[in-house]
Amino acid sequence: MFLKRITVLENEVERIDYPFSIPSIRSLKQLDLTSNVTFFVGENGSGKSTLLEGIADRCDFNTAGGGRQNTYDVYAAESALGKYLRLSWMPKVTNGFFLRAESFYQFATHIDEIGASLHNYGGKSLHQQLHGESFISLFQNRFKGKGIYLLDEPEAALSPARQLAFMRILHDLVNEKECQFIIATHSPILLGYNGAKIYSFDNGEITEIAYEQTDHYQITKYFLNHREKFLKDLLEE
Ligand SMILES: Nc1ncnc2c1ncn2[C@@H]1O[C@H](COP(=O)(O)OP(=O)(O)OP(=O)(O)O)[C@@H](O)[C@H]1O
Repeated sequence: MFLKRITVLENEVERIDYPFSIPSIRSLKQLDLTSNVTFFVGENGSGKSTLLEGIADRCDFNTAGGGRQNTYDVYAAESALGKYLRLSWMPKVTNGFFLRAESFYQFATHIDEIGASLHNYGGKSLHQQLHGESFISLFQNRFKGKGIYLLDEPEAALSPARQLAFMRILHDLVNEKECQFIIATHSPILLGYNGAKIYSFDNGEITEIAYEQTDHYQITKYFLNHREKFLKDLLEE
């Protein structure tokens, strides 16, 4: 782990305008990162991307998505929050990147290339089909190891099978390359990664939440187990 704590600097600016108009951001003083994989969850508009972008800004990553060396044609909006954040590292790393949803179609193509066998996934253990080493070698251009990776809704371009393939990549990078990930997500699959710390941005504050307590888990589980009743209640009232 590299990034251990995010602190919001006290400032003289009135905390009314964006980003402090977002309740979860306004109430944030300090966030401790204690796992190599941290997830940000919460309703649309609860502030996940705003904080992720602020962290990317402080890492000197391109806020349009990318690492330090990346120059993109797309307009990189200045992070409104970045200048109010202090990042505490132990040790400091400069390697890594910020990936926005817009970049994930390209990302999905990579997953397709390396996870082609997933299309035939039919009851066999993923472990047997997917070899972490080949994932890592194919991803070396994007994930260079020993760095911090900030991902905004990676599931946007990934089928459920590819989300599982991505989870395997994540697992190998965390365990073999000492990578740290902070991921904003709505995916009940990705959130299920063992050992991750999940922070909820709901109810106007950023608090730790158990996987099973997230709406993503509860709604998905209820829907899958009671689809007919769920739809009847939802659509026929
Ligand atoms: N540059 C900006 N100026 C003003 N308001 C903004 C700006 N960027 C985002 N917002 C607003 O801040 C709020 C939080 O946005 P943010 O994108 O951080 O939410 P989120 O939790 O990532 O949502 P989602 O799950 O939909 O991606 C939203 O109401 C959004 O419209």
